[in-house]
Amino acid sequence: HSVGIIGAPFSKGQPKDGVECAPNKLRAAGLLERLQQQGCAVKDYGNLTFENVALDEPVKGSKSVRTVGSANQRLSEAVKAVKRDGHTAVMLGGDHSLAIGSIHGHTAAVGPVSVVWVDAHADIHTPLSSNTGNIHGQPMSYLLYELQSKVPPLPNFSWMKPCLSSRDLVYIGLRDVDPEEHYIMKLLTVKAFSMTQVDQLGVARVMEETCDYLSKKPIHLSYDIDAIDPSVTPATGTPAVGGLTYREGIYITEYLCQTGLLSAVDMVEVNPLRGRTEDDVHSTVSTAVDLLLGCFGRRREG
Ligand SMILES: N[C@](CCCC[B-](O)(O)O)(CCN1CCCCC1)C(=O)O
Ligand SMILES: [Mn+2]
Ligand SMILES: [Mn+2]
Repeated sequence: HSVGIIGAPFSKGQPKDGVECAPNKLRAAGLLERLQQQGCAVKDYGNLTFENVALDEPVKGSKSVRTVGSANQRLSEAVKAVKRDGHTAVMLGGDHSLAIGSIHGHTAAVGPVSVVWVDAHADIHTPLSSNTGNIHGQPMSYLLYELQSKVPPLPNFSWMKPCLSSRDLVYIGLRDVDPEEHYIMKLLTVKAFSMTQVDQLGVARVMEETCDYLSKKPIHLSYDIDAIDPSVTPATGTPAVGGLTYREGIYITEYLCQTGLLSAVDMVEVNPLRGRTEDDVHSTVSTAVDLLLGCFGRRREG
């Protein structure tokens, strides 16, 4: 595996400080060395710097729109460059609003992709349906062709166009979905394996059905650490009980790795400041590292 790492220390898709510290925390935990030890070629593209747009007043309820738009434009260019260099792109967030730039840039480089979105949340609010105005709860609406009419033109977002079909999206791990999001998902018949299906089918069957459902396009895995149960990964901004076990989380990455289709990975919403103890932070960061190692060939058997 050839891996290109992009640090995206960005927090303005949500209100809690700390998530911008995660890229350096993940590196300090030995992510790159561990990838190299398991045989990956690793290129670190460093951390992006983002423009802090002054007086970034809410637009149609969405907060920090200009700052989020500018950040994602830069991220899109960076991911496109990493893909053009021939690597699997790894984007270390930062909050989940960064998926806008990550998936946009991936598509710009390789054409249409499949998205596997592992998350407690659907992140599919439109700017007008969101109750919080936090754009980390909205990235999917900016990306989907089918929701284009529901997203008004926003400042610093004119650089992008929708680039994903709802038919090429699968959710895994959902358990905290707002009514407006559920309505949109039903309307678009989005394929979703909530925690109920994980319980009913088991994670192995969920992964078989996910890959049977998706075409053979390059896969973009967008992994929100809050998909994992907060008992394992508490240092995150919007924890929700009843999540994936460590083993289920790892199995998802091992399964996608062996498809040979994995083309880009996001690891987002790790927030070291949201851990109550050092152990909380360590457990969250080391789980995120292990999930990424699973994406790139680490096998628990040795
Ligand atoms: N859906 C929420 C949470 C978004 C989480 C973003 B992610 O997945 O990147 O972490 C709001 C959640 N909901 C609001 C009403 C009270 C219960 C929580 C939102 O803010 O839109
Ligand atoms: Mn998310
Ligand atoms: Mn989430």
